[in-house]
Amino acid sequence: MTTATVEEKIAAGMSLALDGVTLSYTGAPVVRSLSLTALPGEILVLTGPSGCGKSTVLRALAGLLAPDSGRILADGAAVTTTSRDRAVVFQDNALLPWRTVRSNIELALALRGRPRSGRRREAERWIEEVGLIGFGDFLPKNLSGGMRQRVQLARGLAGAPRAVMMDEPFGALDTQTRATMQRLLVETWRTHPTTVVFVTHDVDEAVLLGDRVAVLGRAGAPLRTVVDVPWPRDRDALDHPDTRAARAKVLAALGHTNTQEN
Ligand SMILES: Nc1ncnc2c1ncn2[C@@H]1O[C@H](COP(=O)(O)OP(=O)(O)OP(=O)(O)O)[C@@H](O)[C@H]1O
Repeated sequence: MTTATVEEKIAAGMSLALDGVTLSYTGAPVVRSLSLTALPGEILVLTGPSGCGKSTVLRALAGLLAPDSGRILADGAAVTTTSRDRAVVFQDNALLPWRTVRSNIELALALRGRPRSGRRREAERWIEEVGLIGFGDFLPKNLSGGMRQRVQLARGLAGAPRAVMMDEPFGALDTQTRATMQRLLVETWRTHPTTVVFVTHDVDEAVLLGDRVAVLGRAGAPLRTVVDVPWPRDRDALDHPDTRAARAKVLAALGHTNTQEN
C-alpha cells in the first residue's frame, strides 16, 4: 500500500467547521461561540484543561449533540445527525464485548455501507494492517489495552470515513504502547487519508500528531489559540527550535488557562 499524496488526502478528507457554536447539556453552556475549522485531510488536535468541553465538541462534530446556536458544517452542509462519513474512536471499552475482533471490524464496515460479500476479506486486511494477525477470533476481553486500541483504530478507519473523531484514544496506555500506537495511527492515516480531529491532554502527543493544535479555554471561555506545527509527525524535527516554539505556544496557552482557573 502506498502513502497518499497531498491531493489525495484533501480529496479523501472532509472539512469540518464550527461556526459560532454554543453547546450545553442541562445547565450553563460548556462551549460558547466557538469557531474552528478542521481542513480536509489534516489532523487537528484539540487540547485544554479537564472539563473544558473537548469531548463535547467531538460529540457535536459527530452529530451526537445539537448546538444551542451556531452552525456545524461538514463540507459546507449542516450536521444534523450522525453519518457513516464521520467515525468516532473512543478511549476504551467501545468494542462490542460479545463480538470477536474480526466481527467488530466487520460491523464497522457494514455500518459504512460495505457490501456483505467483501467484508470478511476487508476485515482480515485490517487485522493484518494493525498488527493483529492470529487474533481475529479473540474477544475484546482477551486482548491487552493496546490491542483493543488497535481494533478501535481499525474500526475507526475501516470503510474509508471522510472524517474520524478520536477522543483520547491512547490516554489509558503506558508510554511505550502509546508511542507504538501513535506510529501506527500515522502509518494507517497515511495510507487511508481522512480528516482527523484528535483530543488529547498530552502536549507532546498534540505536537507530534497534529498539523495544528487548538487550545480550548476553560468551560464556556473563548478558544485560547490555534498553533501551527511546522513539521507535523516528524519525530526527527521535535528538537528543532521552530517545533519547540510551537510546543511552547501550546504550553503557554494552557498555562494561561490554568492561571485563570486558579
Ligand atoms: N452527558 C452529559 N451530561 C451533562 N453534562 C455533561 C455530559 N457530558 C459532559 N458533561 C459536562 O460538560 C463539561 C465538559 O465535559 P467534556 O467531557 O466535554 O470535557 P473534556 O474537556 O473532554 O474533559 P476531560 O479532559 O476531563 O475528558 C463537564 O463539566 C462535564 O461534566
